Amino acid sequence: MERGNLGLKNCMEHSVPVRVTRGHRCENSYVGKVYTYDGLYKVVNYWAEKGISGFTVFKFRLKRIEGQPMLTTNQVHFTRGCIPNSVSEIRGLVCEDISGGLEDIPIPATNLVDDPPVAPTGFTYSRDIICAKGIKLPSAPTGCNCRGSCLDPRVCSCAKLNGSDFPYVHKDGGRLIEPKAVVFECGPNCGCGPACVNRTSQKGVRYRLEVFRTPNKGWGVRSWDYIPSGATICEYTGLLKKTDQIDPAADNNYVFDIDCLQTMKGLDGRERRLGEVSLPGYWQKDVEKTSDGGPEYCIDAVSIGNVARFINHSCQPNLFVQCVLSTHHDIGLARVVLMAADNIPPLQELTYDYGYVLDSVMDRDGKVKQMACYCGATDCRKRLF
Ligand SMILES: C[S@@+](CC[C@H](N)C(=O)[O-])C[C@H]1O[C@@H](n2cnc3c(N)ncnc32)[C@H](O)[C@@H]1O
Repeated sequence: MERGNLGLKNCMEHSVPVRVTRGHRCENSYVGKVYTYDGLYKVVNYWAEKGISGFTVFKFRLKRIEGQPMLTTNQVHFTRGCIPNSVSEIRGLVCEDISGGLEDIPIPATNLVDDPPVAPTGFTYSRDIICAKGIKLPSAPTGCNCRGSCLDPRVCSCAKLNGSDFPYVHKDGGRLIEPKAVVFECGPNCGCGPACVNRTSQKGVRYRLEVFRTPNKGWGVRSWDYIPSGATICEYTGLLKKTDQIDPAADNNYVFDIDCLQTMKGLDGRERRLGEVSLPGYWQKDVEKTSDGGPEYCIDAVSIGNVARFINHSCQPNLFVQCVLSTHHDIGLARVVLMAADNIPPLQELTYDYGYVLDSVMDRDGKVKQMACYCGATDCRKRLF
């Protein structure tokens, strides 16, 4: 015996458990497979057999060690059996497309929870941010001089803003290499076209998303497609407002504070989303002078928004929030984009960490408000706020 076979035999003889990873064929993955970690197994037995080509092969029997979380392999098999091929196959369909044709890919809504099943209502779908009365976005900065697609980071001025390289790789239509304090994308004054990789977050929804009714969190969002880590899911759109325009007594569950500066500095009890980041000089001043007054602007998706308004919180999320600048360079008004923190198998609920500081939400009388968290994560904080 040698290599893997010898390793397994040694594991059996010394009672060392082995980690099992399984591969599943998957057309949407660029390697043609999705791999899932199955947990720790004990090698219980081995024997030698004649293989199909006439060589001796060693076979091993492995037994899964008890008390581990549910098999992700089961989940993959389950999802493969459940993904519908057409609208008519969707169980519990209550709306064929919540975007009303505004997204390139329809976003159906399903409800297998309520009786009679209801559809999500009470909002108008918008792919883009809409400025509330009195709010004007700053004008667009000078763009890069590239043509077609930005390719050479030594030449592209937008790549230079990102630390001398493009933040995305071309794979799978653009994947963010790593979370950044802020991503500078190409904008209206750039010479490149809409297919440029440095416009990845501007391309709209690219996965088959579904809004589905959850048993205890209202609506949630999942994808029928495998989503690779670093992929853009969607922007958080809605009405761009000043935070002081939000009525604290209105119980609005759809407000996203644009807190890019605060998270960079770790203000307001916000954890820094990222480690030390180097910022262009003119911003360093902005970050330094930002005190703990809280974010100045927010996105209110209660009456106008996109699919992002249905994405729930989790204490162990599979998405992260990325601040993006494309049409202007004012960090206080940055675009908020949700991206995959991990490779996400089909039908796993998409979630991000809402990032509330516990006991930070008050009602009109200054009393602390609390909300229970039902994310189900093993290390759940038990409260959203
Ligand atoms: C932006 S909305 C998300 C979509 C919402 N579930 C719906 O039905 O429209 C935020 C609200 O969803 C609910 N929610 C989100 N994540 C939750 C969680 N982990 N546990 C309990 N409720 C959650 C809370 O009511 C929260 O205020």
